[in-house]
Amino acid sequence: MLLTIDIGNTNITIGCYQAETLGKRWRLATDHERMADEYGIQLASLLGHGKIDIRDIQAVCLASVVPPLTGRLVQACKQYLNQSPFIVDSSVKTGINITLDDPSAIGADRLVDAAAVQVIYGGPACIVDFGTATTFDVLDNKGNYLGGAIAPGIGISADALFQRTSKLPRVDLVRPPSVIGKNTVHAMQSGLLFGYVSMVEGMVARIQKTTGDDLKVIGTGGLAEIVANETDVIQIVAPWLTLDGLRIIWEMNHKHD
Ligand SMILES: Nc1ncnc2c1ncn2[C@@H]1O[C@H](COP(=O)(O)OP(=O)(O)O)[C@@H](O)[C@H]1O
Ligand SMILES: CC(C)(COP(=O)(O)O)[C@@H](O)C(=O)NCCC(=O)O
Ligand SMILES: [K+]
Repeated sequence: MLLTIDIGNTNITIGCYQAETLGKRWRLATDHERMADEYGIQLASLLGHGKIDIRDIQAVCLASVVPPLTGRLVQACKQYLNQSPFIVDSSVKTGINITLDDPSAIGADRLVDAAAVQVIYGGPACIVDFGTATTFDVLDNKGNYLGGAIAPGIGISADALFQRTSKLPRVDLVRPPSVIGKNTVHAMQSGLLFGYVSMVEGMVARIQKTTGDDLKVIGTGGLAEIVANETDVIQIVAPWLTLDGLRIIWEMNHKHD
């Protein structure tokens, strides 16, 4: 069994793979206060709750965009699961050619998403990952990662609207009855949700125009569903794309060992 761990800025997502099949998966809060022992206990108890014997875990593959937590999770895996995680960065085999100014600066999650899409769907493609930030990643049909865009995420936008104004409340990110809000809450929900959907439609159109390709558009990340429900621009929602990518990259780097 392979354990995959994706450390994002808001959530740590974890999945257990038996061959290519994703079984149990969990989402934890990314907590900068929590120490290696606390993460270790949490991992062990999640596995126990999922009736997974720690001895059945043969490997751990990990990607992180939160450097202060990487070492703690590595320590947790070593001490509580007896596994030294394989850490994905731009130096490992991914099947992707990163054509950036500095390939080592790419967010590991973006690289993992690209590797997953290359294998599962093939390029040319645009991946939109709706996490803390919303990232756009562009792949051509030869496995080249061309680059992309980083926008403030939906949650960040909602927080900023609430925090930087006196009279605006915190609102739930749900679909309002109309794009034309009749009250403050509905008006904010309209601006957040429909404004965001329009941003994504506009960005994909711009990217498509720049590449000249007919791109497959794949949505992932915690908030992908809520955007995809409002637009046809997201053709495929793949909620566990990053975990699939971690499995794929692990196999690429260990199959012939
Ligand atoms: N099951 C879920 N359904 C809907 N939204 C979720 C779910 N889990 C997390 N979210 C939201 O998705 C966002 C985090 O998405 P995620 O892709 O995990 O981000 P990151 O990779 O930056 O940590 C948060 O705003 C969180 O509230
Ligand atoms: C853009 C990101 C903040 C997205 O992180 P997330 O929303 O998944 O937590 C992360 O991929 C990152 O820190 N990237 C490094 C810079 C880059 O990718 O160019
Ligand atoms: K992510």
